[in-house]
Amino acid sequence: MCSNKRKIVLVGTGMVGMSFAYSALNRGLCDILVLVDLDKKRALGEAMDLNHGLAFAGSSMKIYAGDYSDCADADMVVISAGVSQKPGESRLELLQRNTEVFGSIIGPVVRSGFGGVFLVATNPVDIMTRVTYELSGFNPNRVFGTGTTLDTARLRYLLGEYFCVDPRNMHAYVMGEHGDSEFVPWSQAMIATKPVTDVCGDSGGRYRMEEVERLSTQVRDAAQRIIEAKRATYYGIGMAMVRIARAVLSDENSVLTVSARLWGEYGRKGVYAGAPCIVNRNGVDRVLELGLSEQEQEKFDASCDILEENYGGLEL
Ligand SMILES: NC(=O)C1=CN([C@@H]2O[C@H](COP(=O)(O)OP(=O)(O)OC[C@H]3O[C@@H](n4cnc5c(N)ncnc54)[C@H](O)[C@@H]3O)[C@@H](O)[C@H]2O)C=CC1
Ligand SMILES: CC(=O)C(=O)O
Repeated sequence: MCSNKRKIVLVGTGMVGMSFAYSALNRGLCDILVLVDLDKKRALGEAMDLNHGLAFAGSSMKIYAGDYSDCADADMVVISAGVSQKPGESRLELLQRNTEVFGSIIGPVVRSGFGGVFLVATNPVDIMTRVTYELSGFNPNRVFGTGTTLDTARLRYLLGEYFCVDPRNMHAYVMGEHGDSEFVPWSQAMIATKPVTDVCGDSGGRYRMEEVERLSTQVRDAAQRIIEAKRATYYGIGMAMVRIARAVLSDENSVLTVSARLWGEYGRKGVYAGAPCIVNRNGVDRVLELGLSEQEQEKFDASCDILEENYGGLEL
């Protein structure tokens, strides 16, 4: 870390960024939080508003609206700037517009002398993370995205409801694109250490795999349902971002399904996709290779192919 004060620069103070900031303040995530946005007045107003909550927060935090020079001694730059989906629009449809947005962000961050970890949330997050990696020239371990962390949390919530088990004791992952081609490797889903397939098989018909498998469709469609209902999703991702940032700042070696650059894992090279990773102060320390079934590997490949094709069509 750059100093003993944990410093985060947040770029993009819209709904996602400010949900992250609000959750960060409540969790005492860092010592210094700098807000940067194209709309400087908005960043100023958000900083004022958050500062008025400091008297009620559990720990102190210096919060102010700043600029890219503030990245010089930051531990993390968290990016949630750019456009979001309208009802019926896919995440991939945001790619060109958000690549242009990142063209004005990554250069100034790097030129500040930033030497920390990039965490990207902007959609389509896997490709925007790869764009950040390419534009920054950073070590790929230090550039990663929120990936399928939120989808995994949604899955665990639904599984917890179905089996009446605390979601924190549900061990199951969503992998691949944070988007329509994501999938759940059910062979790797457990309640405590018992496979979900066995729990269903031993339940005398009370729990059924067909019903469990349908939950992955609900996870995949959750964002569209929320966007139709309230125009945007932000609390869940804000909390997921804080969870990931904590794993970095506290050097936790936590397993999180972030978007990481694969380099041979799951037979893929170069693509950024959601997979369980060990996250610590270096960013993504390593990608965990689960024993996927043949069918699951095919789903992972199909998802990575979509990410590759879309990245290949970009002009950086
Ligand atoms: N990774 C995930 O799981 C999720 C990702 N998202 C994504 O997060 C992104 C942000 O969503 P919202 O906060 O709802 O959007 P928003 O429209 O509320 O906020 C976007 C912010 O970015 C700022 N901005 C735009 N261009 C900029 C630039 N060049 N430099 C600095 N700031 C700039 C805007 O001024 C605005 O404040 C979207 O791409 C959305 O799809 C949203 C939910 C979940
Ligand atoms: C918008 C989005 O990516 C999500 O809520 O999953």
